[in-house]
Amino acid sequence: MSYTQCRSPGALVARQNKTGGADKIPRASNVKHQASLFSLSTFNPILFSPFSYTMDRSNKPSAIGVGASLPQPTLSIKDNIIEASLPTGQSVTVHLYGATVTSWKTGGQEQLFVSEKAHLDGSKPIRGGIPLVFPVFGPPPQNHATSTLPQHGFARNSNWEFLGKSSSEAPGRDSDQTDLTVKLDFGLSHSMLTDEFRAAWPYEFGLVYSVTLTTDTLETALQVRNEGQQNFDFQVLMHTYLSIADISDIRVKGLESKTYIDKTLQATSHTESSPALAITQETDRVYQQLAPAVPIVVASAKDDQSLFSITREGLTDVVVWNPWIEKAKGMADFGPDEAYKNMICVEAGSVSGWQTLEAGEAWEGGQSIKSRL
Ligand SMILES: O=P(O)(O)OC[C@H]1O[C@@H](O)[C@H](O)[C@@H](O)[C@@H]1O
Repeated sequence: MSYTQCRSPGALVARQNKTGGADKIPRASNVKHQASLFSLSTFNPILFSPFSYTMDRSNKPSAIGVGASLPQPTLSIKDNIIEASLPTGQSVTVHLYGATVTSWKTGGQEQLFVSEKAHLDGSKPIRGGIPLVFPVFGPPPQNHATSTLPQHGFARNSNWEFLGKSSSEAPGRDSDQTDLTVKLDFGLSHSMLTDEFRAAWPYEFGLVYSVTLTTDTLETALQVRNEGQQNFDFQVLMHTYLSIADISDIRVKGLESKTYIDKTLQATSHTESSPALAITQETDRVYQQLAPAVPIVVASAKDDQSLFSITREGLTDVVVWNPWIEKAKGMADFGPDEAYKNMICVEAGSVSGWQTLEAGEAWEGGQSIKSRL
């Protein structure tokens, strides 16, 4: 294991340390922690302890560490954009604005769709990649604690801080090889919000968002902590724009017999009849009560080969969204117009009801996307 502390942990982490490990995870997300998949940085005593500074690799005796001679992941930080690459070539890019993952490359190919007209200057949420939806999904309901927030909340349009990177060596698929992974952690807390957002949602919270790149997966996991005295409700969604060659050539599998709310049909409830959903028109559906470990698969219509396979932890809803022709034209930051053919959003979340966190409680959930390449 190697750890690099890139900046001093801020108030967010200091407060988390105060409440320590005694927090309970609420029932709604009572997931077992799988250290290899969704181990969050706040649960990592090394990364956030004062001792992390003494573990800087440059001070490490060269004789220590079995992986010392292996090529290590690389990290670059420039203009509030963090990019990490594995020695095997895979890379991930995250903008601190929204902690939005804006690129994931495997096999030399981009796996995420980002609109050519996306605003990358922090003036609007980024149209593409993986914007993070929190604490409300869609237009906020009236007479609710979120009602004066913008659509999809504030996480995707706030400036996050980079908490640091950690990397680990795991046994590879071939017994004589070692796979490296790199995990990037980002934090957002109440005090970091704009005055406007702080007034609209006055709760003391701490978010830690972890983006983990492995040789064949991208994993994103969010931990939400209530660091104040008042309960709060939230929804969360990882609004993943997957890049595809042609919308007519894909099918979405794993949804059959599931109930969904169709937002294009006045939010009416339906049951999915198709084992392999073709997208042939504007599609905006919230599939509910999905078993997180059962993958949602985006497969090729030609040969049924899996292009993407998405499993989740603690996230039982999945939104399937494609704006199609007219909606795409109507979005100023979507382009070119025809690009709706090159994307499908498969969004893992918890959006059907609300997660409630009492003082001192924490919740976590995440997704793991496996790409064909
Ligand atoms: O334009 P926004 O705010 O990024 O939202 C895009 C889409 O996000 C999806 O998650 C919603 O289900 C859609 O209703 C919405 O249109």
